Amino acid sequence: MATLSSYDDHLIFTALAFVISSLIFLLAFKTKSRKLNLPPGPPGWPIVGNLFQVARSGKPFFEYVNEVRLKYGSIFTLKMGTRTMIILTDAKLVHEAMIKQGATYATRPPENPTRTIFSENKFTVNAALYGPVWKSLRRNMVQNMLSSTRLKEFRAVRDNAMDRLINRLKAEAEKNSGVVWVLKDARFAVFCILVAMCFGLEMDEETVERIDQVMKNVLITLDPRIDDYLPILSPFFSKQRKKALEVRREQIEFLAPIIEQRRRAIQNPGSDHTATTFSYLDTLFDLKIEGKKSAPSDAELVSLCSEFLNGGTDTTATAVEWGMAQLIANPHVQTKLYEEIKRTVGDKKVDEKDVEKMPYLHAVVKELLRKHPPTHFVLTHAVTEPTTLGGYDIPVDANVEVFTPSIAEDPKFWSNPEKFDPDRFISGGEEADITGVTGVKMIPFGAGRRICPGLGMATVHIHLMMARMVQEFEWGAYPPEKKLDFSGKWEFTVVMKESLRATIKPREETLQL
Ligand code: HEM
Repeated sequence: MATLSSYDDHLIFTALAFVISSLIFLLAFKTKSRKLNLPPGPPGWPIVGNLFQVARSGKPFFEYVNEVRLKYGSIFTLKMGTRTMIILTDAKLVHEAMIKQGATYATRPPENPTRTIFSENKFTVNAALYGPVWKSLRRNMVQNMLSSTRLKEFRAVRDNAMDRLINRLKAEAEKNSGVVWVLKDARFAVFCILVAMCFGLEMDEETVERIDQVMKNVLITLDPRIDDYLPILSPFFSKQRKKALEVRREQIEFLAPIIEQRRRAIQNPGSDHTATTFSYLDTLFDLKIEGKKSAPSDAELVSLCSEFLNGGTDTTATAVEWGMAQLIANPHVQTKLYEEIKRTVGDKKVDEKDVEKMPYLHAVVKELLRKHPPTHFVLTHAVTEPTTLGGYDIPVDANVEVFTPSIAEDPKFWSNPEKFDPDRFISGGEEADITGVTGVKMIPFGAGRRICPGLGMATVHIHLMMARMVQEFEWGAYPPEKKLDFSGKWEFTVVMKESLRATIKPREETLQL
């Protein structure tokens, strides 16, 4: 969910809608709410529900929710125009819903028209309804790309991207008196890995950057609009709809030739010297989907590839940004991590086998995912049939949202929850199953049937990036005396409000690359 403050511009339309249809709505609303026992929530206005309150708070949606939670507790309702959002903020209820009643909560709500365009009518893992299409797509992604065996095959791709990351940081620091932008560099490194895994073609940095630009345009177009909540206003947004179709056309026109290049390369082995041995696309060309006669179309392939690239880029880079910020704010943690790296690998550069032998690194990454879950909400869920939770009705047309920070900072589970303290997982004796199966305490990747299938790959990327970055450089604040601000803002994920700039000093000139 993005910030809604930009919707202020559109309040005029909302007012118009209010006048036109309040009578109809009031009748419909009264009949409906008499039947349902929805969780309580802040009283809203006819038609627009709580939209005005959210917009006028001037706060990002995640901050607004955090405030409402203090008054309404572990489960509450926000009426966002025609949508009913039921928000869960408490571990027990989330476990009950996502794990115990997992199959019931495993589907997705109807999408807005823009999202439907980009998901090619819900033909992606994240958007598909719980059913045969989702099962086929998810099974394919997990078994053929994200299993631990498959992941190992892409080790060289990761090594290459890590070397590029270090070189980019060095070059940037040389140009800018030792100062670097963490998010941008981490983002590019992970994007290079995903592009290579997705298309199986070696590409120069310029092409990768162009793909990135296309993806960013898509993400911007997907930002929620007021007519997503009040479809009655959609006639006022025909320009935006046209723009969305244009961006979709550009996305297909740009990616279809790359897809075609890979198709030709595997049909004529040896014909393309840029082709690598295996890619996500190879698993999709002839994919059999239950209930579907033909293999995925080009447009569907574009949607599936875009999902693969988008799912793991901003999320992972965001985690690295927060992680590096915490290492800067807590120099003793950085020193301890550096000592573990040196003890484990000596003078050679860290690789992912070494990473497996570093408990402190694992604790640092787990702690950063607890303190700074990159998304704050899991993707929106919906129930497959009407059910109840915490004594309230959960209807099939409700958007079920899980707010994760309140769980990961719940003093019932964590000692000094606001403190960044990786040692809690070592000497502190605290534990957490991040899949939530044995109990929900921190779920940065969601929980249950729709849990992020990229969990394993994402943690490998975060471990590796942070280990290499700390091994090569000593990290400090910029300007040096600056106290870092740990507040966040929404930008596809929850990133640092003030994007992290850091000073880096090479540790030792003698590292054997
Ligand atoms: C730190 C990195 C990442 C974080 C924090 C993250 C977080 C999440 C979250 C919270 C969800 C929603 C789960 C739910 O609906 O209950 C999700 C779903 C998903 N993620 Fe990730 N993710 C990350 C990396 C990745 C990577 C690397 C990939 C794959 C390339 C990926 C692919 C997906 C897909 C396909 C889904 C939809 C799953 C479904 O609906 O069945 N993610 N992720």
